Amino acid sequence: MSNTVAPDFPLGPNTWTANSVFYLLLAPAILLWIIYWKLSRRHLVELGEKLPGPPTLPIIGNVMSLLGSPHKTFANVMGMGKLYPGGVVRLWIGPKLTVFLYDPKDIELILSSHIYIDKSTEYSFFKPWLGNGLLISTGHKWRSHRRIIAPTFHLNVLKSFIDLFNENSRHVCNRLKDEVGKTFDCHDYMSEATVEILLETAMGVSKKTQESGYEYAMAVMKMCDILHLRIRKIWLRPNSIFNLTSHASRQEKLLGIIHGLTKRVITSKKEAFKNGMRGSLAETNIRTESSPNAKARSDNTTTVEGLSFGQSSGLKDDLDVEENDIGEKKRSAFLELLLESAENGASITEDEIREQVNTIMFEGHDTTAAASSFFLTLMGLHQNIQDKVIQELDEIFGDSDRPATFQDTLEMKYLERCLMETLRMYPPVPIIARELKEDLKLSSGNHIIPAGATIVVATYKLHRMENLYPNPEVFDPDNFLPERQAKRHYYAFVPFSAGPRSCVGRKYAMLKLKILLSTILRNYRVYSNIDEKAFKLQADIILKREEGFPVRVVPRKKLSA
Ligand code: HEM
Repeated sequence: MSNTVAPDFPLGPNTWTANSVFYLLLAPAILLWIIYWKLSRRHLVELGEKLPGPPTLPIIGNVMSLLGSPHKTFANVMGMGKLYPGGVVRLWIGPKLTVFLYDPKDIELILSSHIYIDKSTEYSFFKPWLGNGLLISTGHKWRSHRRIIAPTFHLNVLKSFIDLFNENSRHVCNRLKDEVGKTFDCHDYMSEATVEILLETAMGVSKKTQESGYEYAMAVMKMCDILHLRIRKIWLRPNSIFNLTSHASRQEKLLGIIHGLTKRVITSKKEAFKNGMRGSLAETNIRTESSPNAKARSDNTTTVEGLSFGQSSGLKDDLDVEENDIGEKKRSAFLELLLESAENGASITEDEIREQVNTIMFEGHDTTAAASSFFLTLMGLHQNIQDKVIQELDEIFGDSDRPATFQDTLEMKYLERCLMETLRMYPPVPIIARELKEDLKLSSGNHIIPAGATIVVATYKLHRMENLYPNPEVFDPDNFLPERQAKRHYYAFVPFSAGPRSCVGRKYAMLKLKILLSTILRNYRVYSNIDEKAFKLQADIILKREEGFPVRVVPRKKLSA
């Protein structure tokens, strides 16, 4: 008896012929595809090769510059500005042409344009988290949603948040009592506070919707680590590969925490809506209208020296609509307006509301947590500068522990300069990336950036250009004296971006930061003994210090309850 098992199907000569034909056709098909790919990229490659940049390796281009720790990558990429002082550096990330710009004339071209407003493909990694929210959407959807959302951050709405800003800032000061005499990471406190403030103001729910903002803030930080990893390690970019890694399951878990919070927020606000409740559901006993300064002085002024809430007053965007332009119209806060709009049949669906809530929760907290942590650390390092901030606060408030009013924030001129200088040296969003749909001739020279390239506005590098800021590596709040500002290009300082896609939360951030930071410095003196020159910066989406933000605080006076 034979042991041979008959194959399920015959391996006859016809099968070999079919395989051979397949391989025979595959080879020319691949060759044709390569020729087509090369021809379609000829314009991109020709113009790309004319741009200044480091030597490339075959196929991978300059990918090696992105490898290593997040700190090393950031130092590598930003360090190239020293080798190419002309304000333009080209990197090939594999086949992808990426051009870093840091001349204010070129940055004006990009940021002021209504054409170059599409985000680069890297922003698509945010999609499972932020969907098509304002940060990444484009075209008609972005335009129509921006029109709905920008007015919810109008100054009139922000002024109604002042009591909650004060209440939450006092809450932070009370919690800091436990840290007196210890060295601790102030970023933990700033993250939690900024989440809770957002919940109570823009979202209009009580912070009790969440046990603490900390868990959400930590989940966001870990999500940013994953997104940053996908940007640096290009083999993790395709979803088909990423989904096979353990990072994908970690991402799933983190999104559970992040989306869990936003779902609870929307449910709670909708419930309140059904019961006819409007305005923030958060409780506060603070009523700043009764403060002596509030009524006595006009609060029409919105510009402090040469600055208008975080940008040169020469720059205007859709947040700069003056009250007179729109009459006395009542404005609603962010989530309230979105729910009202959906009820009234405006073009925003439930899913879109969720995407926007996720976007504002992310953009609104991590950025301000980083800004306030850098600010406190810098105050701790520059005691003489902190002295001046404290002196200004004492002149405004005297011995009183009354809450800050809007008018008080306008008088915090030196504190504002320190905040601007913090945002100059450590912009929380250190780069902005756009995808070019058509060729762009730069203003700074004869270079043409081809369509298909990714443009990176290198804010961090721009803010440290010697021709714009003398001694750019030194923390000097006088860089924002009106006379110095007047001499600089408007686009030499763009921590909040600028133009049609500027940050919608710019004024919100500035007002909140002034109240939060002034309340802390009215109550505590901050100390830090880390070496500023040895700061290890990492840009995992939002700029941070690799080792956190260790500080010590000493009470200045009896704390208000
Ligand atoms: C210090 C604090 C902040 C900084 C430095 C900052 C910076 C920026 C920058 C640079 C952009 C442009 C990003 C890009 O084009 O890729 C941006 C966009 C945005 N920011 Fe902020 N931001 C801050 C606070 C906030 C706050 C508090 C909110 C909301 C409450 C917010 C909401 C947004 C949104 C929704 C966008 C997208 C706008 C659009 O594309 O139309 N940001 N921010």
